[in-house]
Amino acid sequence: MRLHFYKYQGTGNDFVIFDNRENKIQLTRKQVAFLCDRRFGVGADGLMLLNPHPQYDFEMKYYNADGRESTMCGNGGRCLVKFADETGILKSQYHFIAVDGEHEARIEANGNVALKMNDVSDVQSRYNKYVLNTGSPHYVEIVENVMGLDVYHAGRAVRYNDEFKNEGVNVNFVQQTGEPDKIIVRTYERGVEDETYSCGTGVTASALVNYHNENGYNYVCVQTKGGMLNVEFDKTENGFKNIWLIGPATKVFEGEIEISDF
Ligand SMILES: N[C@@H](CCC[C@H](N)C(=O)O)C(=O)O
Repeated sequence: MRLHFYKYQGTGNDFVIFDNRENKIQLTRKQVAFLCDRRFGVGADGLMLLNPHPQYDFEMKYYNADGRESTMCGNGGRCLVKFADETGILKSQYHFIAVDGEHEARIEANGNVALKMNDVSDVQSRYNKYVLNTGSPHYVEIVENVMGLDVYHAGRAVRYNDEFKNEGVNVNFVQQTGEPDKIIVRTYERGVEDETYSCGTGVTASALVNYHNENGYNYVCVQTKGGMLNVEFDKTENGFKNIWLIGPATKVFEGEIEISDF
């Protein structure tokens, strides 16, 4: 089978995208893994199908690079909105459905995509370590020198420990910069099983645990290996609401690829 694909990236978190509005594309786990393979396929951290939906602008179906369908991808969602816009689904405000429920999104005047994330109420905190779900499960640890850290091995040690090994978890290491609204984040991603250049739900989780206004509006600039993201949210008594993940999302290239029936 020969398919037309699109490749997008959001702060270096990269994705293969298929326009599946005609609902004809169904991929096996091996086919997704092949397409995401950086040597034999297109190469990406994940793959998305833009599916039709009767009540929403589209449905987002997300797979990790290992070929498994997974939970929400924040950078993927932003890239899919940019793709929808560039494919002709033109809206001033997007409403789409993903595995974690409905999302609102908009494209800003500078081309950045703002994606509304689900409210978060349950944050488990253990001194400088936190566990929370921002659409995908995240572990967040505050460290002193994030750029000096071996994220692959440190992330793997957490992801495969007894607490997380079955379901898996994404592991974020966060350095506070001294300015309350700026942090640096590096992430080991479940399903990619490596460090990625950026993880949207991980950046969101990291920003939430670094809130600086006890009640009300917070704005956090997050430096990732692949660029800057912003997270805006309101801190409430029990958690966080009005959470927006904002940053660039860009088409890299498009092409055709032959996919075997495996
Ligand atoms: N890169 C993503 C997260 C993708 C899902 C994750 N790997 C998982 O399986 O939990 C993001 O930008 O949020």
